[in-house]
Amino acid sequence: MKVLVTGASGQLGYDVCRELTARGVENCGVSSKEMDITDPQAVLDFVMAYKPDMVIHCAAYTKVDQAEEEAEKAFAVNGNGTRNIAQACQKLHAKMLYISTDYVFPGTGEQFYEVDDPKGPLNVYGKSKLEGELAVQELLEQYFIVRISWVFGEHGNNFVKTMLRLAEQHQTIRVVDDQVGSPTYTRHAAQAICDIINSKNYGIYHLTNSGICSWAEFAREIFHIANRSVSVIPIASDAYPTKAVRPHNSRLSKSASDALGWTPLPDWRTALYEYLGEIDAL
Ligand SMILES: NC(=O)C1=CN([C@@H]2O[C@H](COP(=O)(O)OP(=O)(O)OC[C@H]3O[C@@H](n4cnc5c(N)ncnc54)[C@H](O)[C@@H]3O)[C@@H](O)[C@H]2O)C=CC1
Repeated sequence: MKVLVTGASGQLGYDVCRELTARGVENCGVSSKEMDITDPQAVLDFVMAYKPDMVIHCAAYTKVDQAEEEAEKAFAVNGNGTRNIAQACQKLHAKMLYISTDYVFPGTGEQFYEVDDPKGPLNVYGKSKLEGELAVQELLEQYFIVRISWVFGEHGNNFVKTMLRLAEQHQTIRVVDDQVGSPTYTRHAAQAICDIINSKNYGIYHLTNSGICSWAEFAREIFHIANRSVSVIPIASDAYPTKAVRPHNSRLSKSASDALGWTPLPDWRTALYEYLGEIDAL
């Protein structure tokens, strides 16, 4: 199999390329400089020249707060950009795996969201990612949509790195305690994605590390494992206003992948420990 990976210099894309290479799968990781996904002709030219059997689409506009002020850009990349990739896949009869997000859900209640539950994104980023999902579903039959959440990887900024940076200057840190979800370590997600692409069970899946926490619990665990003496003060989202509203409930049900016997990812604490070792923060 020949695989094209978009967003290859981002957190997830980097690890997907690394994992494919480790498994001996021919792959090409492409950055925005080599192929701007908002340019349909550039996408078509690149995809037709490389002729992948599968495109793993990790590229995205990921600045959740900034998206509120740059909606056009967010939709151009996450909506139209994804449509451009799907169109090229359609033309080439290639399969596609699109990475999406827990933010397509409204996050009300305390239930675990099933893959087909009604959507209702609260912010521009979530709306633009949902537009990408709809384009993939409209244009292709052989696709995977894989929703991940609360991502941390070596190549890019994330909550873990932010907490470690804040810990250098503060002894107490206020962290939101009323948003609940599952952290996702890109190395673990990349391993699962490289398994999924060999499956013929096309469709929508949720992929995160196992277990649930709030951001405050996540922060506490970071400081505990990394042995930083910082107190976490839990606060409500209302006390920490952001430009983009975020869902309170990001619990993603894994029943679709469990039903196929796919191995769940390790607990998020195990993933965090591994990651902190990887970035020399232990
Ligand atoms: N970071 C997070 O917490 C979450 C991320 N996701 C999704 O996971 C996927 C991977 O996210 P990360 O690796 O964290 O993102 P990232 O921000 O680290 O990387 C995104 C990549 O997309 C590329 N990109 C942006 N605009 C582009 C364009 N016009 N043309 C080509 N490439 C372009 C960037 O250069 C970058 O390499 C994305 O689809 C994101 O929406 C889902 C849930 C949470």
